[in-house]
Amino acid sequence: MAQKTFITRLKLTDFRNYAQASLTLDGRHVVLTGNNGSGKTNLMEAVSFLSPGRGLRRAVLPEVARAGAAGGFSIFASLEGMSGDVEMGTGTEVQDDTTVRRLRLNGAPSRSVDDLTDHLRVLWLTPSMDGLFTGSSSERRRFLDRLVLSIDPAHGRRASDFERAMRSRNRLLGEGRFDPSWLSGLEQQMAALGIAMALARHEMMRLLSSLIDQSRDPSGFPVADLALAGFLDDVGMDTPAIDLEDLYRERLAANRGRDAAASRTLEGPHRSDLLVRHRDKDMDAARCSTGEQKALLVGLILAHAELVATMTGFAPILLLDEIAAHLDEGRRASLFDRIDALGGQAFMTGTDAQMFSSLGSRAQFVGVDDGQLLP
Ligand SMILES: Nc1ncnc2c1ncn2[C@@H]1O[C@H](COP(=O)(O)OP(=O)(O)OP(=O)(O)O)[C@@H](O)[C@H]1O
Repeated sequence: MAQKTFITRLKLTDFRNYAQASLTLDGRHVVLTGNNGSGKTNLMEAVSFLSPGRGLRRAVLPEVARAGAAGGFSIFASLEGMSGDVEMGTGTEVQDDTTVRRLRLNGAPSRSVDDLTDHLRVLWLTPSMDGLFTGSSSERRRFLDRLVLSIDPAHGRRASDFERAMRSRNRLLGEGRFDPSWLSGLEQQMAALGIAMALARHEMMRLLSSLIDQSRDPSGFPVADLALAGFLDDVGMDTPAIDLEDLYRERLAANRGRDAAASRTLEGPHRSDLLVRHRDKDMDAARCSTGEQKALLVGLILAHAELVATMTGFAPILLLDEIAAHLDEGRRASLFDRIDALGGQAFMTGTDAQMFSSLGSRAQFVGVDDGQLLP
C-alpha cells in the first residue's frame, strides 16, 4: 500500500479572493462547502500551486494576486511529503513590472519549482475539463503530458526544450534561411527530445491501460480504452528509439520546404492526440453523453492516481472540484470509497455538505464564505 502525503497547514495571503486565510488539517479528506463564488475552487487552486506549472486554472500569474493587493500572492504549506516533513512557501513577486514565481523549501530559496516534485504529487479534476474529449487535441495533449509529468518529472523540461528548438527552426524557415548547419543542429535536438517525449507518453498509456485492465471498479465508472495517434503512426513505437530518432530527423530535413510553406512544423509530438473510447459501448468518448464523458474522465483520473501511487510509492493529493454533482447517492458513496481506498488526501468541493455525508468521519468539513474559511 502506498504511503500517504498530506497537508497539515495551509496559509494564504492575497491569493484570489483570500486576503488572509489559514487552515489546519489532520490528514483526512477535506470537503469545502459554500455558496457559488465563495472561494472553494480558489483554495484548491492554491493547493495546485504546490506542484510545478500554473495551477489548475493555468492562470496568468499577475491575475492570481488578490485584486487591489499591493504585491504578489503567497501560499505556505506544511506537509508530510515524499521526503518527510517539509515547509513549502510559494508565490509571486513583482519585479520591474514582471511577475515571477518564487519557491522556498524549509525556508531556503529553491532553484526551480520543479523541486516541488521531490515532495508531492498533486492531481486534479475540475469542471473545466468536462469538454476534454470534444475539445481541441491541444487540450488532450496537455492533459496527457500532465499525466506523464506526475510519474516522470523530466517530461516538462523535454517538452519545453522541444518547443524552443521547434520555434527556432520555424523562425529560420520562415525567414528563408535554409542554412543546413543551423537547421540540422535544431532538427537533431528536436528528434532526440521529440522521440523521448513520444516514448514517455506511450509508456504512460501502456501503464495506465494495463492498470485499467487489471482493476475491477466496484464504483462502476466505465472502462476507457486509450490510444495515441498523430505522430509516427506509420512506424510504431516498439521500433528502437535510436531508429525512431534517425527517422524523425530525416523527415524533418526532407520536409523543410513543406514546413516553410506551412509556416510551421507539420510533423512531431506537438501534433499527437490522445484517443479515448468507452469500452463497453465501443464508442469514441467524444460521442458519449455528457454524463458518460464525465464518468470516463473520473475513472481515468482515479486510475491515474492509482498508477502514481504504485510508481512513486506515495498516494498523491487529489483535487476534485464539484465531483459529487450529478451523481446519485449510491454512485457517490462508491466513488468516495474508491477515493478513500487510494490512501491519500483528497480535497473535494460542493455547495451542499449533505452530498458528502457518506464520507462521514473520513473527511474534515470546512465552510467557505466570501474568502473566509470556517473550519
Ligand atoms: N485575483 C482575484 N482577486 C480577488 N477576487 C478574485 C480574484 N480572482 C477571482 N476572484 C473571485 O473569486 C471568486 C471565485 O471563487 P471560486 O472560483 O473559488 O468560487 P467557488 O466557491 O468555487 O464557486 P462555484 O461554486 O461557483 O464554483 C469570484 O467571486 C471571483 O471574482
